Amino acid sequence: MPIIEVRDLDLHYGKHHALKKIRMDIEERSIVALIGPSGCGKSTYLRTLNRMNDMIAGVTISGQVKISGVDIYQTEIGTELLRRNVGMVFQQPNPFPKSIYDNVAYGPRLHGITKRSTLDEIVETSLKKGALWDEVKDMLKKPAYGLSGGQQQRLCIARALSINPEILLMDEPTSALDPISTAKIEELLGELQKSYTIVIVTHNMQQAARISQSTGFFLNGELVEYDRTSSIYQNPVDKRTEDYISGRFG
Ligand SMILES: Nc1ncnc2c1ncn2[C@@H]1O[C@H](COP(=O)(O)OP(=O)(O)OP(=O)(O)O)[C@@H](O)[C@H]1O
Repeated sequence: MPIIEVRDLDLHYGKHHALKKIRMDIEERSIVALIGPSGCGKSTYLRTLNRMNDMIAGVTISGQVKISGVDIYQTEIGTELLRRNVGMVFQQPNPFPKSIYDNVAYGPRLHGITKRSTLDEIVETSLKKGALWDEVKDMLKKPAYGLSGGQQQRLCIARALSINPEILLMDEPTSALDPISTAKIEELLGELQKSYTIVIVTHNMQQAARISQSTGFFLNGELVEYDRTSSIYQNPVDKRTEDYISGRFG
């Protein structure tokens, strides 16, 4: 069974029809890339997977989003519980104005963990998963703002993983980073995929081709084509996909 099943998903911002009848199955422990020109609905779609659009005034959503078989828009499963299972990383690294340690310990503390040794362990494991431990292990009490942009982004990944989600949503996580930091994060994603399901919005088609197993091409709120990444790039079925990946627009 896919870990995420989306059916007939429609989203309006007021009168603006931003997502149109989206259908997508996402397999567990895979990386799915979402590509398409600016404004086509990629970020909006990503945010429907953890109900982040609910906070925006005037949004209406219909259809189904099931995570591990549970319709997240129909059940009593609170958004807090949902966000515990679905972590998110944004375009701009956004650490809290706290120490490196406290950034990672924040979520676990929120969920009631207070024991120092347990927190220490979670912080270390999460920073290791974020491929940052070796660089920061001797400066855990230093402010997160002192880290480079690429390190801050890996800290945000570690922070997202600290509460043990199954799914990680990433909205253009490397677009604000230099090529070396980007390469580090891409390498990290390959490692994380062994334990997590990752859905990533990217403007960089080479990146999508390098890191993902499946790719969804969005255009004007429609999921035009969704397939194995190799098929999307080598054998697109829809003319619009072909035009986009060959650089004819966007
Ligand atoms: N909070 C909002 N209120 C109203 N309209 C919105 C809001 N957020 C996005 N939109 C509109 O919905 C459409 C889809 O936007 P979205 O940000 O999902 O696209 P995107 O593909 O992620 O774009 P980009 O690649 O530029 O980030 C756009 O027309 C956008 O203007």
